Amino acid sequence: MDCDPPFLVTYNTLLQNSLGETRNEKTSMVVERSSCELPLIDFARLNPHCPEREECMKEIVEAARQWGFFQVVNHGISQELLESLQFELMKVFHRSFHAKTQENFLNLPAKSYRWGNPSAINLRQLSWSEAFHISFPDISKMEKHKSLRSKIEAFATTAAHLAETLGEILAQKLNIKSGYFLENCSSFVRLNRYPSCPFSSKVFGMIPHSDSSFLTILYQDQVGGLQLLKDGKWVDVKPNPQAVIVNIGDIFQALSNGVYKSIKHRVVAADKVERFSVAYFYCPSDDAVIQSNGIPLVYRKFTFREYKQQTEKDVKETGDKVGLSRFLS
Ligand SMILES: O=C(O)CCC(=O)C(=O)O
Ligand SMILES: [Fe+2]
Repeated sequence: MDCDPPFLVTYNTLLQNSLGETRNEKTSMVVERSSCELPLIDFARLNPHCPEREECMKEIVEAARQWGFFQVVNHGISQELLESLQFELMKVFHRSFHAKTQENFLNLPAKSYRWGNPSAINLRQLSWSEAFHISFPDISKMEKHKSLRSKIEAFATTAAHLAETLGEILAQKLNIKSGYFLENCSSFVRLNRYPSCPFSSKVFGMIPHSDSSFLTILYQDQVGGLQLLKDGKWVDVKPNPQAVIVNIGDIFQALSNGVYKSIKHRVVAADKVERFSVAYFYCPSDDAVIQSNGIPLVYRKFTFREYKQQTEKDVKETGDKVGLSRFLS
């Protein structure tokens, strides 16, 4: 399709090399497909009049400690909005690759559109996907694309509210002062498309990673492919059309002195169908100071700017972001 990024051409050498290796059965990726039931949190129980409110808050904290991943229903993002957002995503991603790479496409900064992994030195580092990264303030710049803009805006606004509520509940248990996130946050949305991939047994849709956020709110379509690392095994996160997925990011792991878990996850590529997802990253602002008050202290104090600079450097030099282990105290 002329909307697809030029994966085949750009990664021709990597792909050719690996075809040779497949015959020796060295590099074929064995994808385990066991699935797990993530904790399911019903946000309706957080209503101030609900007798189960305290219990629900406990479940959120336990899910963040033990899983780092959970699903939320009654999250306030309507089914209708999720469906129309998916429709808008299809329309925009199905524009030609050439159009998507143009300066000012959607009136967004040029670096908003990204695909693959320019520094991949082997297939394991290559993500067979494309994405738009849109900062919260940039959403309003898309004024000529009313329909797409209004759907992204509605999703991001409700996801922000959800993230703030979850942030406050999780922070309370750590004695982080109320309002910490409001003072220190800067967020963005990522629209993801995973084109069908003829090398799905060798290439990831998105390579294994943890998110650098406080927390992330994700909506995936019904195709499936998201997996998380649970007790050393990759397990499928089965799509649930009613739910959004919440995962703890690296920065909340650091703030919580390792109590809440930022779990590695990845997307397995599909060979026949395309897949879409939308993520809202609840992130610190660049100057936010990340410091836990836990004893003994697991991570040293750092700013989010330092964290981003270090991970960008590591990705460039090694293909892997390394992450929090660089910030041990
Ligand atoms: O598409 C998905 O299911 C996961 C996306 C993701 O992990 C990310 O955008 O960081
Ligand atoms: Fe992620």
